[in-house]
Amino acid sequence: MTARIEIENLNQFYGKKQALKEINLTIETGMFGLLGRNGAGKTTLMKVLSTLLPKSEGQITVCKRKVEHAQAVRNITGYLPQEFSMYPNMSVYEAMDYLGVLSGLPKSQRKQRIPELLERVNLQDSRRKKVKQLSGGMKRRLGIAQAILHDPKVLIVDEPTAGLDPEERVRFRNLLCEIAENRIVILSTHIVGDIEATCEHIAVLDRGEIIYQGTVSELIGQAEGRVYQAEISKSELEDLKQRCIVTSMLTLGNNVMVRFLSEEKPFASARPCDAGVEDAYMYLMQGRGGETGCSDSY
Ligand SMILES: Nc1ncnc2c1ncn2[C@@H]1O[C@H](COP(=O)(O)OP(=O)(O)OP(=O)(O)O)[C@@H](O)[C@H]1O
Repeated sequence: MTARIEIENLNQFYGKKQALKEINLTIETGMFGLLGRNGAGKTTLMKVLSTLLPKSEGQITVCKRKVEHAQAVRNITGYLPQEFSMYPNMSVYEAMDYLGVLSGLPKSQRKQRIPELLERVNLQDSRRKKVKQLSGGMKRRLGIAQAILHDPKVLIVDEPTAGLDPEERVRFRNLLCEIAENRIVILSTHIVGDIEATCEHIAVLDRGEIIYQGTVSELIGQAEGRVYQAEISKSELEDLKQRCIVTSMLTLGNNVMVRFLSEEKPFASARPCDAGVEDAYMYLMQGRGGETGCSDSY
């Protein structure tokens, strides 16, 4: 059966500050990416969906359960928060077992499920290690194992790859994709590359509003025909930055290889190139103010 989250007209306030504005979103089985810069409202949305924050206005159902029925939603939802830490002095197995006790899993189920999960997140050989001895990536994987201990239909992960090295990052993303085969996995991130590698469906949040929802390929389609590449001098670069959005650059001696967005070919040596998700994200964000960032290599 397909899992489904439906969000209608969600408005969320912290006192007078409105953190989410008229959010309408449907999320189905598989990986769903929630992209947005810092302060966009991602964590707020994740917390409302996982019932850690009561919603201010609107309707939300998680697999047909209303979020007002917090316990019913928690029974089918796993959450890995941005700042995840757990029992540093316990061993990996003890920590999982303790969490299992807290979530009411009977001993026989814990004995069966915990080794299976540790194997799944590739921590079976570290089950006797203390949690504080694990690397950042191992801790995140343990975080996933605890979040899916009760076999939830929905897994919500907030900024999971921050601070991971490239290898751990890829391993972690692959793990999320496997988990998403038969449930909803919502991946909230400001890292465009995390979304590109894993999610077909995404939403982009900015200042509390959804400014895009659809597939990654449709988003890329919006920037198609507007991406160019050229080798230019450093002084020409300053001029180009005034006129166009530079999405990446690579220094080549005195020159710079730049990739940038332009509605039309700006000069003869500029070569058109295929749009990528980072170009498309920058195209979407242009004119919205604030710092969207730019990668420094291809
Ligand atoms: N407890 C709070 N009280 C008041 N304002 C808050 C609170 N928590 C968040 N905000 C504000 O709500 C907005 C959305 O914050 P949120 O943490 O949801 O964004 P985010 O996209 O998750 O960003 P980040 O990646 O930096 O966590 C921001 O303007 C933030 O300052």
